[in-house]
Amino acid sequence: MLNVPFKKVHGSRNDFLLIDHKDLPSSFTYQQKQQLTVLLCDRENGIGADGILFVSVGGRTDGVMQIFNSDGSEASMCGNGLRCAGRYILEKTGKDQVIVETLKADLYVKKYHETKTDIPFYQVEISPVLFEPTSLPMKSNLEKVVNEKLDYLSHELTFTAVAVPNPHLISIVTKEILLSEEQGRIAKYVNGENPYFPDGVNVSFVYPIKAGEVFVNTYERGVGFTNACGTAMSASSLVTILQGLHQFEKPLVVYNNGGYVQTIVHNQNGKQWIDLIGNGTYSFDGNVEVDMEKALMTNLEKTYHYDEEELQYQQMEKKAKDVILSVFGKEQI
Ligand SMILES: N[C@@H](CCC[C@H](N)C(=O)O)C(=O)O
Repeated sequence: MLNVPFKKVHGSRNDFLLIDHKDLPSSFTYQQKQQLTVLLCDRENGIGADGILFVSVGGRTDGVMQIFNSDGSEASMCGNGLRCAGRYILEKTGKDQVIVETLKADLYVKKYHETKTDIPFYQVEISPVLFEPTSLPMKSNLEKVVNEKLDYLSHELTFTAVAVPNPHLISIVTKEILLSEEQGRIAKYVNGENPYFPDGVNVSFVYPIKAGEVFVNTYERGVGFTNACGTAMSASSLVTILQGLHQFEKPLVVYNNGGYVQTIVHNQNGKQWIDLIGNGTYSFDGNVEVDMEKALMTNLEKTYHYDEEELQYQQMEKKAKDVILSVFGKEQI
């Protein structure tokens, strides 16, 4: 039996189990991490989560974050997860700012002093930003796919493909599209067997609410529709600017089904990157016993230390739901 201590965490209700590498046997393999993720993330028979963040404190930088989607696939980055993993590393090291190693980039995380709420907010770096279709990967004859029609997906919508560095396909849409089944149809096609996106792709639909505010709905590769996706909201902010609906270096509020975040897209010396600012909330501490051979979990224990934090988050979430209700006539898309 493997004893696994974990924390349940979320960023905009994109929820994860955070497991410290030090609590796993040193012989724990990559394949075992995949199996553990599928078993524990199952919302019916497991604990339930969008993925697992395997975190280490220390090493070449201040810490390491490895992200597995709920289907067991590894992703190169996770923006909402990095705020939670970054918080954990900040607290363990006692530093004000840390550098976290992710699969393809070392990224900074720092505590953000949000004046309107006591909820712990974190600012994380989303970078690099890559437009070459090969970086997603995506099959295309174009040098960049920016606001292009892709007839194999839709005769009506235009799309931008960008890796940050995990892959995103983004479309700015009308309210009608955002309330329709079109999103699922397109997202499922590019995440199934298809000739264009061999590794699948995160797909986002962006609705500009008013100057300085957008709503983003994302179907995540390896998961399905989630409440929010941090890298998707960051990439969508950049796309919003590229379509002339916002400006570089200016805060943008991004609403999602689990709350809201703020982004600032930078464009300096030919390089673009995004600051993603939002909650990194701890929900509870847990412990579970796992039989890896039989793929069984037992003796799940949960300890709730963070009730105050959760209550404050619910208030923030309520504000987002009120906005979504006023725009779309329902609290959730
Ligand atoms: N939810 C994450 C992204 C997680 C990885 C993604 N599903 C992928 O496979 O690229 C975020 O907040 O960025």
